[in-house]
Amino acid sequence: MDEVRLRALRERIDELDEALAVLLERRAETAREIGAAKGDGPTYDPAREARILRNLQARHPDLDPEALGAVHREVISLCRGVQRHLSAACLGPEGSFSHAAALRALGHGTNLALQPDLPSVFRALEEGSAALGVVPVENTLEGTVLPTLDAFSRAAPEVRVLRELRLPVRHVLASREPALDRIREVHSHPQALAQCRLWLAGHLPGTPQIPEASTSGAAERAARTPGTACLCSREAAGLRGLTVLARDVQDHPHNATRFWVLGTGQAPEGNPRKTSLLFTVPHRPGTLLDALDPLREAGLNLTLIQSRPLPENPFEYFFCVDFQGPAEAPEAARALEAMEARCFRLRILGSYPVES
Ligand SMILES: O=C(O)C(=O)C[C@]1(C(=O)O)C=C[C@@H](O)C=C1
Repeated sequence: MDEVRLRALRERIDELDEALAVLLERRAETAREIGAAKGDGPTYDPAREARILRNLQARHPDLDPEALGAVHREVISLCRGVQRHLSAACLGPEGSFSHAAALRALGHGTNLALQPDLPSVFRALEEGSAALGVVPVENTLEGTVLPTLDAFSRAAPEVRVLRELRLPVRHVLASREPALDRIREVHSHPQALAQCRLWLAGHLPGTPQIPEASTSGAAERAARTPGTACLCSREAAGLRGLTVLARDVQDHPHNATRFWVLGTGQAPEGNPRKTSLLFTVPHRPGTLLDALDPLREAGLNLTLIQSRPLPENPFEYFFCVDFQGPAEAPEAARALEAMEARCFRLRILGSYPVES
């Protein structure tokens, strides 16, 4: 080893780190000035953030785009935190997939308020104890996360979607027990139990599967209960000192969940690429088809359609539809106007940028 050369190179690294920190200070100060110039305007502008990341990744192809994205998301998170102290609510406890999605979307400069269930995330937004919320919407194996749509249908009208992101979901089976033959019960969120159905049938046939409010809550339970295993992320297992008995136990390697970042403020402008609607129609033959027809006529591509029961009107339903493209585009705006006239109630949940 060339000690002299190594020392010189490390001195250069120290200088570069110092220069980076000086630049960070200047960036944070500029972001603070932007915050003052925006006044009451929204602090969080996901479309602007996505543009910054895309441009940097395109201009610096020699740097791994995933790693550059991860570093720069934290840079922006730090600058956002200087503008305004933002807090965001998501399903906890620590190590849930919602927690991972919130960190990926908003970075460590945001104060994350971990909630016991999904309705509490919406309540935190409505009461103003959190400026933002992060909720799961759809999983590639199990489809729509129904409690999110149900909570959204009851939420105050100012709650809207600001952004969507996709997170790969990889489950481990973890326990304080050292081996699979000691497992008497498997605990997890119902979505996680369903995403690992085949693996569980093959490796733990007949073992009772117990639903929990979250995967990380299941990890907490497994840490204090002998004979119990949980399905959760590797991080959630590590945080509780659990032994990973099997990894990648989801029934498909490409298991992923899309999450929404929610807010109550004015939706920031940008280049939205998806619009989400919630609507109810009169309970008569053909009304659903009539309501959707303007979307077909406008040539809009639907990416989700989901019906959910209306508990107050037995056996009647509300519907949730996503289409590609912004609500403000002239053909979409015309279609939405025609659709509204055919619905009892039509609510635009958001028109927002989607992570590619
Ligand atoms: O450009 C803005 O509007 C900013 O507030 C600056 C900034 C950034 O740090 O780059 C911070 C927060 C916003 O979400 C977007 C970008």
